[in-house]
Amino acid sequence: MPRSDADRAQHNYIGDIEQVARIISSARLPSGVLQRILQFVGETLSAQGGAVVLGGEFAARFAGVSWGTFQDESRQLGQELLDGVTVDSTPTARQTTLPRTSQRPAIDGVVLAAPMLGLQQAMGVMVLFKPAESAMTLDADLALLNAIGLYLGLYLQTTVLREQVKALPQTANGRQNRAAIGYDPDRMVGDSPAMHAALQQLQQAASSRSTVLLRGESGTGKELGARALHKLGDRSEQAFVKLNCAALPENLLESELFGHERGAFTGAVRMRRGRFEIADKGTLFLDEIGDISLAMQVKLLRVLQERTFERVGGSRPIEVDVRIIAATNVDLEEAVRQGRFREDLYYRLHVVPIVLPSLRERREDIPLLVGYFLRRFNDENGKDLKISSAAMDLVVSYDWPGNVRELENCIERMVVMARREIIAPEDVPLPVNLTRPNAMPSALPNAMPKAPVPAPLPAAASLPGAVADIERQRVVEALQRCGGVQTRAASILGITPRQLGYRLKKYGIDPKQIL
Ligand SMILES: Nc1ncnc2c1ncn2[C@@H]1O[C@H](COP(=O)(O)OP(=O)(O)OP(=O)(O)O)[C@@H](O)[C@H]1O
Repeated sequence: MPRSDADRAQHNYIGDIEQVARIISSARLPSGVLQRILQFVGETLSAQGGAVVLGGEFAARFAGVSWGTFQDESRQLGQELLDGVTVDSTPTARQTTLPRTSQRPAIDGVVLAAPMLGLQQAMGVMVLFKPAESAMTLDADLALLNAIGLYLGLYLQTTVLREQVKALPQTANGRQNRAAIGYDPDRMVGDSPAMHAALQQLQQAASSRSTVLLRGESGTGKELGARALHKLGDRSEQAFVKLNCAALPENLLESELFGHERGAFTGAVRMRRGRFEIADKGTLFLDEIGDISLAMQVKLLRVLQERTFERVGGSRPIEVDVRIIAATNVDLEEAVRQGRFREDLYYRLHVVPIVLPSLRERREDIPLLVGYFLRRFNDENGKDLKISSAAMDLVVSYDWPGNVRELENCIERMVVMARREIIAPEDVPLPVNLTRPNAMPSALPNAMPKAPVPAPLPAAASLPGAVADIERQRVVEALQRCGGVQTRAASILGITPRQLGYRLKKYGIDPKQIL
């Protein structure tokens, strides 16, 4: 029921909060909750329009809602205020004029906006438009709107968490893999179809003894995948032994793998067991397997075929029961073609290949990973930072050539260096400027160079021309990402709306034409 401002001056706002709680507990769908609460608060505060506008990942998960006579106008105001309000994380009230249309004159009024805050980040904004003459009890109105915004943020956050728990795959022994909740260094975070497919393959492979070859770009979580395979399988109580094959010269690698007898070489003063023996009954993880020499490949092939070997300098065959997991980011098929990798070893390793997707192939997981790392580094640093939706947009649109490792490092740096509670786009220490175009070609999953390889320059491209092309392209992309809302596009690009306006003019871009 609409109430007069005089009524509301006397009003006990606790009753309103209680009403909001009742709506939340009685409705089934988030869109219904948002709509009913918006209408309730709009009527209570005698507003004439209102909207809930969501940002970042939440814009993809939940539909915004609007209410009242000035719904479109409120939505527009919400879009404009979204970044400011979520970055500052404080409610705001300001005079505004709704521009004249063919149906009505210009209307003066006040727009009230409050942030909706989740656990780790701002999710969106709730705005109300009130005609100017009824803005008497502005502070109290704003306080109520703010409380309801906080309430709604927590409600939406709970909804997201509930969906994530439901979507988590079952492990081999029936327990739920609570991969996205809390912090555990061995958890594989990811809710995307690509990640679900990989997790499912890991779970299936875990229960067998077959050799698994984990493939994927650097930093995609191959070692994490190897640990998951071990933990989920029936060897989980036994040893998990890891060896990075690329880190050692050939002779050392051999004695690391197979051990050595006393006196086998200078300095071998004692017998030493190798990783194969240490991993007996358990799992041996051979990382960077694509980098071993042809001579080592022969030796490894023999153990994989016969399950026996001799220590360096020894002659007694040693038999082991080891489950092999190997990993590489080398294009092994190409290496076989070029004679750098033995075909017979390739087939021995390539029994169950599992590809870990790059972050570019599962951008929808980035917010989840950011939340996960933010929680971890907040805990480690005794902080409670949140990330604004504009900053999240920036992180999501970056290309992450170093995949999860690079993202993890970025969030750690961000938390350590942060100077304010809510992270804004300019606080995100991206390794390079966002305006960089997608630097990595979408490489084959198994053919990843360690560092991005620069694309060849078109012969005629002058440097200023190339820079202008890139700038134009990034402006268009940013506008497309935010539905043409220029303030948000400017924020994603890390420039002011005025600077964006200048570039639109310079490149003749019409935001309406590119949507
Ligand atoms: N899905 C994920 N969820 C959470 N953390 C992850 C995930 N994937 C990778 N990480 C983290 O990213 C970092 C790199 O992962 P990992 O070492 O497993 O990658 P890798 O593919 O083995 O890399 P490389 O090929 O360079 O050896 C680790 O700190 C790991 O914990």
